[in-house]
Parts: sequence; C-alpha cells; structure tokens
Amino acid sequence: MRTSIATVSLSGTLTEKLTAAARAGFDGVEIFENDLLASPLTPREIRARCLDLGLGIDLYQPLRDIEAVPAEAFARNLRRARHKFELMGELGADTVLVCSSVDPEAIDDDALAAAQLRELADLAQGFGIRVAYEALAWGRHVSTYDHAWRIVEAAGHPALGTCLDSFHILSRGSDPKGIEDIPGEKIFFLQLADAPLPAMDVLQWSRHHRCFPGQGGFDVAGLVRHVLRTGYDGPLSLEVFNDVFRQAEAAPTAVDARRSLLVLQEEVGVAQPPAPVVPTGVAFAELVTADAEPLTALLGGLGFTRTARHRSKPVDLWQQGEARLLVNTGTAVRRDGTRLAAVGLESPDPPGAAARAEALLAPVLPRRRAPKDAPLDAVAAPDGTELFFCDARLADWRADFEDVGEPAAVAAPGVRGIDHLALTQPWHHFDEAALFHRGVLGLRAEDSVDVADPYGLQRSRAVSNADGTVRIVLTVQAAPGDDTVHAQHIAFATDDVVAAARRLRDAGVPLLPIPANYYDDLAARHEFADGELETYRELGILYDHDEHGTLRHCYTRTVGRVFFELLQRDGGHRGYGARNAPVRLAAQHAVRTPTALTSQP
Ligand SMILES: O=C(O)c1ccc(O)c(O)c1
Ligand SMILES: [Mg+2]
Repeated sequence: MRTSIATVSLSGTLTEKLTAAARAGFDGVEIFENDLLASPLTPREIRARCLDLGLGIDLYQPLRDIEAVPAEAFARNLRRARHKFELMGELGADTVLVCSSVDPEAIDDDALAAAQLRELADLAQGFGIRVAYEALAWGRHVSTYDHAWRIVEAAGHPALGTCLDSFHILSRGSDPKGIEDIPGEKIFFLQLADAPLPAMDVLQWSRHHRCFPGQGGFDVAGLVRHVLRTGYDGPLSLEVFNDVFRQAEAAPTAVDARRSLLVLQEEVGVAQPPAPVVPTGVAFAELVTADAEPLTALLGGLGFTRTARHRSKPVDLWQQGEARLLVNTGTAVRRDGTRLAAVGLESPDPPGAAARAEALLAPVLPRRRAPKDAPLDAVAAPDGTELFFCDARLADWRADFEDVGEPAAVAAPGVRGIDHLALTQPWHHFDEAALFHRGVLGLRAEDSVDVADPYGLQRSRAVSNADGTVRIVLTVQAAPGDDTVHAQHIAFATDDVVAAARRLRDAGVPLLPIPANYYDDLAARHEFADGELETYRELGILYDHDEHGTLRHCYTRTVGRVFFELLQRDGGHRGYGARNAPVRLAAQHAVRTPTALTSQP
C-alpha cells in the first residue's frame, strides 16, 4: 500500500521535511497549512519539489470550522475554501481535510452540517477536489467517527467522504469494528497514530503525545484491519503530533516512521519482510577505551581474566563464565571515552537476522574487518550501538582471537554471564529504540517505567527474548544530564552476590556506597535473617522482590561512560530493580568526583 506522512510529524522547514520523507521511502505527504505558509517556495515550486523527490501530495490540511454555522458565516467559509481549492490546483493536491468544527458558535444540527458539507463538496468537485471530513476527538458537536460518517452519508455527495484518524477513534474508546459499515470508497483518507496510555486531556494528548504506531498503547493494527476490510485502498498516512519529533532531526524521525508502518503492514498482512530472527543470547559486549587500565582493574576485581587477543587488532577478550567482554583500545574509537560500543547477539540465523534488519531500515554497517576475519553482519541501533549477529555456537568471531594462555576464571562464586545490558538512549530516540528492538530484533517490550533522579527523571523500558537470555534495558533522561551518572551499564549474573561483592571489595575495587537510610527503610519493609541486612548495608547491596522471587544487586563506580552491576535473581524474579533505581541514581550523583570525570580521556 501507499505510505504517507503528515509534515507535522517531522521537524524543520517544509523542504527539510519533504526531503526526509522521500529519503525514508514514503510515497506521499500530507501538507499542513502552516508548513506551506512558512515556506519561501510558491505552491508550484512545492509541487515541483515533491515531483523531484518522487512524493505525491496526498492531502492538504487547511480547512477548519467550516460546517454547521449560520448562513453568513458559511458564505465566508466557502469564499475561503475557494481560495484554498485554487491553491491546491497549483500544488497538485486533490484531497482536502475538513476537521469537525471546534467553534463554540457551531450549531448542533447534523442536517445543517450535512447540507453545508454538501455545498462545500459541490464547490470542490468543480476543482477536481475531494473533501475528507474527520471527527476531531474534541470536536464541538461531532467527535466520533461514526457521527462524522452519518453526516457524510446524509450529505450524499460523491466528492464528500470521511477521513479516519486512529487517534481520534481509539482515544474516544470507540469500537473500530463499526468502520466495516462504511463503504471503502467513502473512506477518503486514513491517518495513523499511536499514543501512550493512560489518557490525559484529549486535546493535550493529541497535540503533544501522539507517536508512531507500535510506540504507544493503542491497537492501531487492529483498527487498520477493520479499515482494510471495507476495501479502502488509499494511503496509510502517519499524522503524529509529538513534541519530541518536532525538535528531533527530521531524517531519522522519517526512518523511524517508515519502520513503524513496515511493522504495521506486516502485522495486518499487507507486507512480508523477512521474518524476525530472535537472538538467543549475548555473544559479547564490546567496550572501547583509550585507557584500558581503570577498566581492566575493575574487570580483574570482578573475577574476569584476559583469555585471548584479536589477531590483527588491539582488542582483548575478557571472560568469566558465559560473560565475554571485548576491550578495544584501537585509536579509531577513542573519541568518546570509555563506553559500550557494540553488542554481539547470538543468532540462530545471522544472515536472516541481517536481512530482517535491513528490510526494516536498520543502517547496515560496513564490514571494517581484516580479510581473514569472520564476516559478521552488523547494524546500528538508534543510539549508535553496533549490533553484530553472531553464530550461536561462537564459531565465527571467536576464531579471530588467539588464546593468551590464561584460562577463563573458574573461581566460584563468580559471574555466570551477562544478565542484561542497559543502554542510554539519546532523548529523542527512546520510542524509536523500543520499536527498533521489537520490530527489527523480535524482542518483547515491557511497559516503560519512570524513575526519579535527584536532578530529573529517568525513563526505562526493558526488551527481552522469551527465555530472558537476551535482556536490554533502554533508558532515557528527561533532560540533559551527566554522562558519569547516566552511563551505560552491564549487569552480570551471579549466584552469590554477597561473595562476589566481597571479592570485589577485597580486591580494592570500591562499590557504590548506598546511604544508611535505604537500609533502615528495608528493615521496616521486610524481615531478614540475622545479620543479612547488615551484610547488605556493609557491601552496598540493594534488595527487591516481586511475586516470583528476590533480586539482590550492587554497583561498581563508573569508568568513563560505563559501570557494572552484579545481580542475583532468585525464584525467577523478573525485574531490574526499578524500585531501587532512585537510590542508586542519587548515590551515583553523590560520588561524582573529578576522577570519574577525568577518567574520560
Ligand atoms: O489537532 C488538530 O487540530 C488536528 C488537525 C488535523 C488533524 O487531522 C487532526 O487529527 C488534528
Ligand atoms: Mg487527523
């Protein structure tokens, strides 16, 4: 099906928006009047620009508060409409949107609304234009799609149809099943947007918090299925009013938008990209650093040993249990200080995973590999993290490394493997990141949780595979913050967090100190065995539990932009310690030291 996007969904000038939409592969756009008014291009030049870019103008949005008004007001409205129809001739746009009136003077009279829309449609027809009437969720008298359709039906004019907008329909709690009662040829346009639940004031909700389908809580795909059953064959058009997208760069937003529609088209069965290949484990996490010493001291304290070195590159493999870390000191990667740059995902079908990623517009990374190296398929996640698709038996990348003779640590109680990776997202890529990990990698996304930070708010959302062998926590800050606090982290699974924490401390590696108040509160909320709480207090171990079991975890200091977590899950605990996160964030702010900052080369 044809895909479109409303210019209001992207940031920048009209030209920037059109370019971004075209580059992302959209077939057409809805042009918002304000974008046209603010453009230095004439309507004819805009038409030519769209033609050059291969974009159709599927909808023009200038007409508001048209219908159900006294006769003199309607005469003025028709005069305004005539001007806009002439302009649309220059633009080459043949469908105009009319939103249901929000005018306090509008009259609650469906027959009047129908008669005036009929007259408007008659005028439009003379210009070769169709009028699509849309119920705004906050319309004065018409606020539901079925009401708008009854008026369109009563008007009975061939140039008058309805425009369905998933936001207005689903935000009102209307049953989208009724869409199937509308003949497909009378649905002139379909606008798609998702939005987070629960609701707020509907106007604020619509104007600031819409998101691309799959990024919110609406069943947009379910609605589209109803629309397709009517025989509708017009475009699927994204109309997303969102404060973040208005500020973010248009090009990646447009790609995010197209990916959302690709996933939606797959869900409703009108597109068949290569099937998702869900990763089955974390093969490795790659840290880059200019100064490996603070990092390797930490890894040594955690019980890791350096087991192998890359044959041609300054990359060491550090290993413990099933946790494999690559420490890369190559000069090409020094710019941003110590950070988590890449993740190797074990895949049952690496080429299939890469084909899926490419079909869903993930940037495929050039293979910057030596001739003898295993050819790994890799894509970039929205935050720039490189994701490598690796053979699940480690048969590929591991062969590029030569053993250095130090066997992997076996010291119990140690790190068993990687429990999860926490990746900080740029503020404007958070929703995109969740959809990316779900759509491209086939991971399941949990609800997002907000965590209080002393200087802001942190939002996080976990994505994982079914058996929890791949867990990624996507986090974002509400405001620009401190990289030493809002760093990425790697959480290591251990079967004995107390012993692991003791060993770290005994190795002279400081753990993150947790305030005494936290433990006083724990004592008030839970009963512990003798001495248990004192041990947690002494080591800085945090505690949580859910209906499945307990979570005990502690944190290292931050090196550059990464820190580590030791984590013990018992009884199938599923969480990530969100309840403890405010205390941890405050503790990280408290230990921010010049050393932490200067350890970033
Ligand atoms: O918020 C609005 O005014 C508005 C305008 C046009 C639309 O198609 C819409 O869904 C909302
Ligand atoms: Mg709309």
